[in-house]
Formats: sequence, C-alpha cells, structure tokens
Amino acid sequence: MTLDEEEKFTTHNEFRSDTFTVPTRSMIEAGFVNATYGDSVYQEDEVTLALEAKMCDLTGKQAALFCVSGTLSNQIGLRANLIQPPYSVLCDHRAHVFLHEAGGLATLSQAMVHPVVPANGNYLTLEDIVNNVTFEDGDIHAAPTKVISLENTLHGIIMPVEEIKKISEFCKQYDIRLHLDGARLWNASAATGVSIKEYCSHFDSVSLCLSKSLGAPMGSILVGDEKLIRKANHFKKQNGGGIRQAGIMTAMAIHAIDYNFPKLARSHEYAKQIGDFCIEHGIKLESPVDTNFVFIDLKANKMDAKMLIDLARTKYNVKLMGGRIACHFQLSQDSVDNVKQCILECFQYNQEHPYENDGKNNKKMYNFDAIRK
Ligand SMILES: Cc1ncc(COP(=O)(O)O)c(C=O)c1O
Ligand SMILES: C[C@@H](O)[C@H](N)C(=O)O
Repeated sequence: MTLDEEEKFTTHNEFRSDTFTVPTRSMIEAGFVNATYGDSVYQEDEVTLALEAKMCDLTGKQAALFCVSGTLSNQIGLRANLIQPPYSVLCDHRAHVFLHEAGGLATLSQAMVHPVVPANGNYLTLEDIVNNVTFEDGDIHAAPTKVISLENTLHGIIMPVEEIKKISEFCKQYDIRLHLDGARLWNASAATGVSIKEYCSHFDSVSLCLSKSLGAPMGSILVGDEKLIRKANHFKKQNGGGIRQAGIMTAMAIHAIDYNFPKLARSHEYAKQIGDFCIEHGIKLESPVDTNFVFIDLKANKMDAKMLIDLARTKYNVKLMGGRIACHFQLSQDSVDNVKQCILECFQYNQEHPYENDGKNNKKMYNFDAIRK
C-alpha cells in the first residue's frame, strides 16, 4: 500500500464537492522539492512551462495556459474565441459557465447566453443544437451563435464522444467555435477509456481543472492553438490572473496528474455504490451515475434538503450540501456507508412527512449555508 493510500484524509467524509480534495503528503513534498521560482508572467518559470508542455502532449493542442481557477480558464477561453458583439454562446441550461461563473459571459464577453434543455434530459445532442442555434444571416434582431460551450462531464454525466464529433463537424461547417468546460474531463476519460487527446481533438479550446478530482490545491489549464492561448493570456493578465512564482503550485499539479488521475476509478466506484443503494431502496435519482456524482431527485422523493444536510452533520458525521453527492478518492468506505444510511433515513422520514418543495432549498444544487457550518 502506498503512503497516499494509507493516508487518513481530513476529507474522508466530505461529499459536498470534489473541490474539497486536499493535497496528499507526497504532493506537498513534490511541490517543494520540484518547484522552480521563475516569474511566470514573463513565462520564465521552468516547472510551469513543463506543466503546460505536459498538457500539450496530453491534449494534443499547440499551447496551454496555467490559470488560477476553472472559472478564469473558462471565461478567458470563451472570450478568446469571440470577436465582435452582438453574438451569443449556446450551452446546456445547467452549464457551469452559465450558472456558476458570476455572469462572466455577460461582463467579460458581452455575450448573450442561449441555455438549452437537452431533449434526452442528460446531454446536448446535435439535434438540440440544430433546433436552437442562431445562424448569422443578417437578421439584426438576433445575436448569432458564435461559440457553443459543452461540458463533459456535466453533473457527472458523460457526453458520448460520437455526439461530440457530430457537433464539432457542424460547428466547423458553420464557422462556430467549440469550447469544452472539461473541469472533470479526467473523470470521463477514466470511465470510458477515451483518451483526453481524443476528446480535445474536437474542440477549439478546452479548460481542464486540476483542483477537483485530481486533488491539486488550485488551478486549471486552458488548451488551444497558439493564437487563441496568446489572446487568452492577455485576458488572463487583464483580469488579474498573472501569477509570479507559480512553481510550487505547478509542481503539485504535475504530481496530481501523474499520481491522482489513476485513482479516479475509486471515486466512481463509491458513487456507483451510493447510486445503486438509492435505486434498490426506491429513491429516485435525477440522472444516471456515470462517474463521481449522485444526484438525488429531492423534489420527486419529497425530501427536504435542509433536513438531509443537518442529519448528515449531526448523526452520520458526513458533510453534504444538498441532493448532489460528490465522490472523490479521499473518501473512506465507512463514510460512504454512513451517507447511504443518512439518505435512507431522510427518505423514509419524508415518505411519512412529505416535504413540499418551496423552490428555495431543493432547486439549489449548492446549499452554501451548509458550507458555513
Ligand atoms: C463544471 C465546472 N466547471 C468549472 C468550475 C470552476 O472551477 P473553479 O471553482 O476552480 O473556478 C467548476 C467548479 O469548481 C465546475 O464544477
Ligand atoms: C460550486 C461549483 O462552482 C463547484 N464547481 C462544485 O462543483 O462544487
């Protein structure tokens, strides 16, 4: 058993998000032993350049840019794909770039967002795109679609690479740029065996997070062609994203890719355990459990999010923030068992005392009050 595997993580009972993963002891060691201390604004930090080169190899893209967060890498990636408003960005109605990046598409990109509900309830298809795209045809009432932003995985759901290919070919045919929010592309690759490079080959730009399932303390990487990354770097600096001595963080990021990427299957197994348990007990799920998330359909089960969160904390010693159960490689099996029992107790209570969804609690995937406790 390796040092990391025997490590007792403080996040053994943390199901609020995979963003709560913490650096392993070996990652911290790598961060300090392997760091260099060049100024990465001037692109003089060797380890940061090595990380970016590593990501070019992994994704097959010409250039890569280390960013402080996935929000920044998404937003500057999207902006770098856009030229002159009026334009719109088409994405899934649940997309992070639309719902959870503080309106960055409106401010940095001055873009209209066109959120689309996938007909199959899980992921966008070419048919959804064709039914909703706005072509540039001179109609001065419209904001033509100039970027389509996909997310893989989205809510843990894997978007089939065959569908991505069809959308990519459509975009090329109609001069529409294609961006991927690949915060958890690592999970899609680990679950399907489709390489990161294959997925990225269909996109003009891809943002991959290092700080979620991979367990780095911060950071994301944006990849694309040299022209796009050069422009994105300008927007990165403009928005205060220039990093001086990034070497400690990028050395840890290289360790995260090398040592934690192979561990993602463990988080998928935990999520499958919880998902199967829910189904066995008649607890409805919002979506399939493809990777590391379980989405309990609180409304359909008439479950009270606040009760679930409080019961988790007070009785089962696990941390939840609503109906989304996030799994990662630092969880313990005991905590996974506890979370199952917690969900079951809340479900059984609410069968006797149905919670009428008042739209406040259950609608939110992230109950930020739960974080402040
Ligand atoms: C799908 C997705 N994309 C992007 C982000 C943004 O990453 P960050 O929190 O590092 O800004 C997140 C959240 O962490 C996410 O879940
Ligand atoms: C809160 C949200 O931004 C974060 N990406 C998460 O999935 O937890």
